[in-house]
Amino acid sequence: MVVKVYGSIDASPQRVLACLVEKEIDFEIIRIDLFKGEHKDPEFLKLEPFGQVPVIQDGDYTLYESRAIMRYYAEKFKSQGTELLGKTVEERGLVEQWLEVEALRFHPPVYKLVVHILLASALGFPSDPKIIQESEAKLGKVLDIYEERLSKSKYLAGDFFSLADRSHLPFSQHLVADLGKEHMIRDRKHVSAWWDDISNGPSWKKVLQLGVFEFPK
Ligand SMILES: N[C@@H](CCC(=O)N[C@@H](CS(=O)(=O)O)C(=O)NCC(=O)O)C(=O)O
Repeated sequence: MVVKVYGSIDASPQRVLACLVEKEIDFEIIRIDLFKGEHKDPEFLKLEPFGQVPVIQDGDYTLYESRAIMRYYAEKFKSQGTELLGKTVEERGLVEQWLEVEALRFHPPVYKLVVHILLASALGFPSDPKIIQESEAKLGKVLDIYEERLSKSKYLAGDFFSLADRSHLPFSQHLVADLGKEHMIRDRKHVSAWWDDISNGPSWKKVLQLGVFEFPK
């Protein structure tokens, strides 16, 4: 059964695509153009009532929230493709811890930088330099904690490349490639080495080959 991924090459759908590629699961992308508002169409809202992407459909099973989708496939196909959840309950606990850290501490400031640096003009509101400054400062504090962790551990959950590392790929890609904030990664030796390691894996390269998100000019 080919998994339908509604979204396209936006960041959160890419989080799911990276996991599907790693798990060698066939998928098809059903493009939902955010700039045309297709994610707010009544038909789409029947799939995802909050009006966001991604959503997956796997037969008659529908799921949204990118991190929940990743966990679902990492569990469902535990013995297929790359191990993403660790081998012991203690390792799984650390994977879950860093997945939560990514969602609750890393993602919010990066998302605000994406909105105010990349999307503001396309969405028709003024970019707010104060929000950019505050978000960068908040993200810097988070990355300092990552730097300390990664000085002791090759990856976030331990010596294995897990779902927690993968969850960081799309928005770290924005940080490095689109936001002009690459220095926030490069100024931190262990974070920089970690980024080079996780972003040079075949699965992420394959996701990027699907297309790079084009922000409307
Ligand atoms: N928590 C959700 C967030 C999804 C999300 O923010 N999607 C964005 C696209 S992206 O910025 O993540 O690529 C979206 O649909 N934005 C449109 C909107 O919020 O109206 C998830 O992880 O799936």
